[in-house]
Amino acid sequence: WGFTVGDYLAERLAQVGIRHHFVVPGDFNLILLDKLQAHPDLTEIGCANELNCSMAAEGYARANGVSACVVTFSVGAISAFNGTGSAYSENLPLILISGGPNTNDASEFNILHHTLGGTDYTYQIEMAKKVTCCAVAVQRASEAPRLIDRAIRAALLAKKPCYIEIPTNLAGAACVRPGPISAVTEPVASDKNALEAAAKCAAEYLTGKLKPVILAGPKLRRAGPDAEQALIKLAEALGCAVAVQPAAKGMFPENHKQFVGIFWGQVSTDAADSIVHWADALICVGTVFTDYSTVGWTAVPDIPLMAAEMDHVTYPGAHFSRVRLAEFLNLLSTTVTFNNSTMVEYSRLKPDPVQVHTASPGDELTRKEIARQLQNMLDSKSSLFVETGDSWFNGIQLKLPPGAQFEIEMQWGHIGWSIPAAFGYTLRHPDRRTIVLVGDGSFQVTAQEVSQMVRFNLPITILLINNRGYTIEVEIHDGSYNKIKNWDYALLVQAFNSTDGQAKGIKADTAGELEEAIRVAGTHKAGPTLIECTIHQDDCSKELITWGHYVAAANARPPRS
Ligand SMILES: C/C(NCc1cnc(C)nc1N)=C(/S)[C@H](O)COP(=O)(O)OP(=O)(O)O
Ligand SMILES: [Mg+2]
Repeated sequence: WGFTVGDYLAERLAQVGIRHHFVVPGDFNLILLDKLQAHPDLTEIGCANELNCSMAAEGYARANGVSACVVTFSVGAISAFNGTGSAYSENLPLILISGGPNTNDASEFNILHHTLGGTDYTYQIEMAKKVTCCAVAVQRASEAPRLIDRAIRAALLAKKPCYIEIPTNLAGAACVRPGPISAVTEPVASDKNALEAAAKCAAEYLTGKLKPVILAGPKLRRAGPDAEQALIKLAEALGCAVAVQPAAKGMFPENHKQFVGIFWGQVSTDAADSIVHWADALICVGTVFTDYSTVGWTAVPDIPLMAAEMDHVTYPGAHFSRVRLAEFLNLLSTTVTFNNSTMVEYSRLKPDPVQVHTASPGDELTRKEIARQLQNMLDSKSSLFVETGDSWFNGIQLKLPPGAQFEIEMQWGHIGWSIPAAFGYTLRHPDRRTIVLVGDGSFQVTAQEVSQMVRFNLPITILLINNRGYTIEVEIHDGSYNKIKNWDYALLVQAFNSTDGQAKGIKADTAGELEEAIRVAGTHKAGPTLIECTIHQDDCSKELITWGHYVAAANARPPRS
């Protein structure tokens, strides 16, 4: 039994470090799935549907750096485009693989099931081109190695998803064996001249400045763990204040003495916004200024920025290509002059610690009490997923202890992402204690994936905030559409057990019940624990209300005449 196209793909996936691939079977991909499953280093992870499959792969890529999602043609791939879009906007190399029609069908003008009913089957790859950095469709086995290597390398370099289409009758076709994987994985080093010139330009940018601040954004982590380490080195060489954007929470240690909070305009934490607006030089590292991260464009820094990205650096008057972030930050840390004026200022602005009220056990549960108890759960092994909704605001306000990880999907913002993404992430990090903070509306989008947590015995703790509907939307603009049918969420997850599962579903209506439920979750290792926290539908964070007003105003800007 010879080496095939499917074996080639399996070997490349394993060689780039993938150990689990997420799948939903369909008759266009069954032979391919056999080949992937046959690889000793790959474990097949079935999902309940292709949206969840692609979101689980998105979460896996957060933990592993790269992931694979394998679906069937058209009916599968079109759902998976949503999680692929998430990976694109969140800068994650997700390898989307779709089975495809038999190579004879197009030329024979055959009409096939699952398709739009025409005989042109290129519509899928045309769509895929829009949500990936490289999309290839293998038409002959002989071209499979070149196309597969090209797509995977493009994804790894760009930190964007790629698309590979394998016709159902080619997965098992004979194929040559792959060459060294370094040809696919070797990163592009900085151009020496550009690197030196960029560092020199930084010195000019900082000359004469009295109040430099560093602002870290979500692309910092996507540039690699060495970039996060290099930023700490630069920060300590400069001695300046370091603020982070909300989507970058956790990418700079919050216990570091130079951390000044989350810069998020009127809903910033600590004194981040006063310090960032006081700066006369802003070193932006992997930052992304969007309508949501600038609170409806009301919190855009108003001084000329220096922006260091994954592979280039831009100044008010210059641009340097092919400068890798970690190398640039490390070089800068050896050339900058110490200037801690913004830390001196921060020490005068730093807010006093807030006294958090502890509810009595019999008190009705509130958002504040949930946040207080969640804060006490966090430790160095915690990985906290915060879902789109008031969970964003509750999560951002938490203090991360050293080693705690924080995951948010603030660019794509697809409600329901956190359940499959936390599932995918935890498969890769079974050593971490994964906690999901998710609203009732979001949970209803992807609840099925809790059954995969049951299937793979993952002790994920889900704090479901039941405030009876889409509260974030209520705060932006209310209407009948923000109401949803209530479920018995605690009972639902028990249904996923059938006769052989270990999910626990616990209702918590009071502070004492939450305390007890968290204790149970902490000792329950054989499966997920969902704690359904009932709070009043108007009990939301003031940050959400403030933010909602500004975002609604930004949405309402009149069309240009
Ligand atoms: C409907 C929608 N956003 C619009 C939306 C609609 N569809 C998708 C896929 N993603 C989206 N963000 C959002 S944020 C809901 O308020 C979420 O409700 P829930 O999970 O219950 O959280 P809150 O109650 O805290 O808002
Ligand atoms: Mg809700």
